[in-house]
Amino acid sequence: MSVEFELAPGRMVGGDHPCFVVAEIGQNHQGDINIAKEMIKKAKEAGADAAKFQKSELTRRFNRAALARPYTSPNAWGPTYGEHKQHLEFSHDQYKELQAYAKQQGIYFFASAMDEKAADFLADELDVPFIKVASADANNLPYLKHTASKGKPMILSSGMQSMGIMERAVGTVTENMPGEKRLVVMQCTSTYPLPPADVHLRCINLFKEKFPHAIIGYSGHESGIAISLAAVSLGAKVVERHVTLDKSWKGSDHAASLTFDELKDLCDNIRIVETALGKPIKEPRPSEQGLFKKLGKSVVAACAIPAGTKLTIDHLSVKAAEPFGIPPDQIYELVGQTVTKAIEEDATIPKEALAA
Ligand SMILES: CC(=O)N[C@H](C=O)[C@@H](O)[C@H](O)[C@H](O)COP(=O)(O)O
Ligand SMILES: C=C(OP(=O)(O)O)C(=O)O
Repeated sequence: MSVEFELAPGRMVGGDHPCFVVAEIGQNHQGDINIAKEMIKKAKEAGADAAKFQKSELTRRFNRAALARPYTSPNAWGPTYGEHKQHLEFSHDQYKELQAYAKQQGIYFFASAMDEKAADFLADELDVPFIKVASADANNLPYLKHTASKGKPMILSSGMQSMGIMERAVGTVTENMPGEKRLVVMQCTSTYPLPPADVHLRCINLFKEKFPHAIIGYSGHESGIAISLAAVSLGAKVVERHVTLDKSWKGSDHAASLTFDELKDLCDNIRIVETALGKPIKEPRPSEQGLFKKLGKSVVAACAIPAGTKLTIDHLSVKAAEPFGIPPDQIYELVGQTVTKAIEEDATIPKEALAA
């Protein structure tokens, strides 16, 4: 029995439940709350289940020297990394406003907690339905302990980490999460944009084996939707992709993000893939009947067969025939039977003309 649990109120994930699609707005809002709101609205319209942000308490997440580091990238929103990150960071009140807006739009709202203080804010003040651990915190054992102890479901990403670290991370979360262990482990490679050769979707199977009590998902940074669809066909039950209003905008993540049209394409195609995965039962399907009647093969007379003939294999041939007759998988059972009436060359062998 595959794992399933309620990730957000009223939304089960895992098992046979639909894949949970996360629109990662991240910091693609350019620090503008109106852009963020527009993105939440578009995520809902595209069919995503949740809109996601990244919450940091910058002096808890970075040390002073990291904040003071000059950031000379064309994607910089300030001369130092701290000023750059500050520009992209929404205040607690803005988070509350965004959460209320998402609720009004009818889409789940959450964020990755980039440090313990951010986890406190998200869990204790915003009461988000679950917490995302970004890849950079998958080896942060004190943070994992702290965050797991909140008792909320967790989504744990795995970019930049080894299997050994992921085993420790999952162990730490499981030990410290009170009650039901509601954990999603995401295959992820933290390269933007992510070349196909670095995706390693087979880690989804590896994670399924190693973490049988977790749900497995995929957090992608590639271009296009093909790889994410393949992840779903391998069993990813949560898929997260960055989204953007414009891939050419300033910012480290825009180029590796999906437009909202692409997100809609992804959501629509995930539903198609899920339906197509079906069940591991091989049998003729009712929808195949028409074609089977038209092109399926039957046993016919290879030559004119007089009444009273005891059939040999040489009397028999296989063709798509009118009327439809005995299926060719039964041809050898006809050998040795006697025909009770004459059959014309090329005619379907009628069942009622046979005597054992
Ligand atoms: C690993 C990780 O946290 N990755 C995040 C999620 O995918 C990214 O969105 C980074 O925040 C972003 O790429 C950083 O860009 P800059 O350094 O220009 O603010
Ligand atoms: C960095 C993040 O995600 P991932 O590690 O899954 O790319 C995040 O959620 O902030």
